[in-house]
Amino acid sequence: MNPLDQIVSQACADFLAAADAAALENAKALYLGKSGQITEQMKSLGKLSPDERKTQGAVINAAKVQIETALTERRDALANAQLQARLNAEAIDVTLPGRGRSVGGIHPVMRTWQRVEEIFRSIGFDVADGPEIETDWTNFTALNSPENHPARSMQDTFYIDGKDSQGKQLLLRTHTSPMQVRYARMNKPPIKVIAPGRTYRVDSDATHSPMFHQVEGLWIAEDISFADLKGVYLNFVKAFFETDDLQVRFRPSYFPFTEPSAEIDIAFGSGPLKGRWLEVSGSGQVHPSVIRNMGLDPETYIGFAFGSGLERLTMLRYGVNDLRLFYEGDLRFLKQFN
Ligand SMILES: Cc1ccc(OCc2nc(C(=O)N[C@H]3CCS(=O)(=O)C3)cs2)cc1
Repeated sequence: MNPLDQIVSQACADFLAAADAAALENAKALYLGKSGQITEQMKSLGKLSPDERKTQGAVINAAKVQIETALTERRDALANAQLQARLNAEAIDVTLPGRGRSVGGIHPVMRTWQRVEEIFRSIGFDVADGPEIETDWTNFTALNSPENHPARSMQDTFYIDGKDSQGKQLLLRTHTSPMQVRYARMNKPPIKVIAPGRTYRVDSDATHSPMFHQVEGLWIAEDISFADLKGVYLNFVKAFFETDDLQVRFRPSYFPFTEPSAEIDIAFGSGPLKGRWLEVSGSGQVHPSVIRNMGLDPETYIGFAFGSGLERLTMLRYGVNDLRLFYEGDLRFLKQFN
């Protein structure tokens, strides 16, 4: 075999042996690169006579074309092999059954929140909103809580390292009352409003979570009494628990922001909780100091307020016995409410 045929044969063998594009480029350089064997053959033409140079040049060129053809074929073969490998790896079996995407649901506490709003809107109450980061004035002082009240301690309240533009201490609201104070200061009487929302207290066990939800109600006009409170709250719990077979009672209590104050208990006439008095809310006639802090004259305006925990109402409605289940994100629990 002559030297050129030997080079072509060796080049074809090297290209076939190249396992990938990089190896093929290295093999190409051995023949067609600056110091490749074909390039060297071309350089040797300079020593020949014009006639020999013409003849030998054609022979070398023919060998070069053969090598370039073999190189292109190998390049295409490697590219096709790479594409086929990718297609196999990414192949989708369209005959497989579809994977249904589960739909979201409304969280049980949010269901209660929405239901409470719907019931109170239906009897003419407005719904307030407001900031979760509050000042100690709107959260405590405006509500007649004395400076030394235990609820103000850092054992009970999440304080924020900072003050508002008027130098008041910032904190995470411990109840939704501040929304009511803000609402009353921005709206003329009669004030007939509920304030649902997140609240924060330093507490955590089976019936307490650091972040929980409350709904407070407030009705202030020139002649609103405790009897109105009983009528409104009885109407609410019958609608919320979807039964008329329940009773409500007031039990004397104390809150700084109401006087007189009372806990509100309910008792079902049937079902698993039959006959047990269950505390569901605090309430009372709004304290005159609070009415004054809302910018109203307590000699003219009077009314009631109440406050209920939304988790508490949800636990009673659905028979949930551990509040932490609401916030662990376990779909086995949450899917039951979809
Ligand atoms: C301006 C204003 C005036 C008075 C107000 O009184 C709201 C009230 N709340 C309660 C009460 O007992 N609330 C707790 C019950 C369970 S809970 O979720 O921990 C909150 C009683 S009276 C609110 C706003």
